[in-house]
Amino acid sequence: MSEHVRPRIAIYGAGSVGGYIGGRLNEQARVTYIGRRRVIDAMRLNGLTWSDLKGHRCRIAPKTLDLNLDPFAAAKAHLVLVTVKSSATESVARELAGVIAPGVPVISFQNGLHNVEALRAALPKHVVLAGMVPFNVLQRGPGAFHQGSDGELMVEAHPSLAPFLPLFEAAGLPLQPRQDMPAVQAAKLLLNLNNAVNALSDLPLKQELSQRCWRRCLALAQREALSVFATAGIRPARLTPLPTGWLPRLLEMPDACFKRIASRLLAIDPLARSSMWEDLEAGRPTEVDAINGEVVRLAASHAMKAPVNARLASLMHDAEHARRPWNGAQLLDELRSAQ
Ligand SMILES: NC(=O)C1=CN([C@@H]2O[C@H](COP(=O)(O)OP(=O)(O)OC[C@H]3O[C@@H](n4cnc5c(N)ncnc54)[C@H](OP(=O)(O)O)[C@@H]3O)[C@@H](O)[C@H]2O)C=CC1
Ligand SMILES: CC(C)(CO)C(=O)C(=O)O
Repeated sequence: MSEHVRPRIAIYGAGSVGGYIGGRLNEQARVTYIGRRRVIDAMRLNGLTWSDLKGHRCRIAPKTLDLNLDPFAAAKAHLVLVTVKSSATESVARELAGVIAPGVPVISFQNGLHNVEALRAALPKHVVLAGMVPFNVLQRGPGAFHQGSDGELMVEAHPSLAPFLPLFEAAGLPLQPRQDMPAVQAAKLLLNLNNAVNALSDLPLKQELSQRCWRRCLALAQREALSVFATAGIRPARLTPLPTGWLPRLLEMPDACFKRIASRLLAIDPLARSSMWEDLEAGRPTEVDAINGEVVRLAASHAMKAPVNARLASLMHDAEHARRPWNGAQLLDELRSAQ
């Protein structure tokens, strides 16, 4: 890759995260989007608009976007970002295997603990790196992607990323190299246990997290996961101002205390919702098996049980077929009775 040519970055799975990151990188790189017809057609018609909590907003005209349905569009990429939901990772890995040039680094910007493993198995000649997206992105309209909370992208440190880190920085989306990605991913999984609670609440994240009943549901799921992690020897990284192990206690506090102490956690766009809510809303299967289901599997592999996370997973599967309204007190009773 010559120094003077903008590198080509392929976004594999143009959706909320891929659309947003791609849009932000537009000035620094030649971005290729590979996605489903409904998303690609929407961008062909409307272009891509990204916006964030700080009030930045940018629209990229359709004619300047490299929009594709075909995996072969990734062939010329110098860097590939995988931004599909976990259930699509294996098929994406197979699609990429026949396409991308040897040595091209691949970053998985996905939630869950095993996407990198699946990509590495199909791409043994590539550097596949774990990434982490700490902030929320919601698709607000066709081709419009909004960052609704704060945080810095993280990635497994690797020399092959050297040419790309300044581009992310210049795009206002710094990519923080980390030596402890398994711990970062475990900490992110704890936060993602809220995805199902948020989806079942059918409320924006800020509203849901402002109400103690919902936070207590999340605290139950996190306590259970923390005890499974402890048995499994997994020590989650600290991603929040407070130590990770204190999160359940913080969540259980009365609303007024929580709002005072955790104001940063509530610095969320009033319309932001979890990615699992977005899936339910669109009638797509959710990622719950890779999130709460992961806690259940890890527990089973250590002869433990994780009934709260198992219950959340099964409620989400029910909701994929038919949504029912929950209030916080009902869900809390339901989860407590599962224990
Ligand atoms: N949204 C958020 O706020 C955040 C999401 N994440 C994580 O990031 C990852 C991506 O999430 P998100 O952006 O919300 O997901 P989206 O569903 O919005 O985007 C993924 C897109 O990829 C498409 N896709 C799936 N398989 C293929 C394929 N083989 N070829 C081309 N396109 C494909 C999907 O289509 P289809 O639906 O038809 O399969 C979908 O349109 C997830 O792991 C999520 O947990 C992390 C942090 C925040
Ligand atoms: C950022 C967060 C925790 C909440 O939006 C998320 O990862 C998701 O929605 O999947």
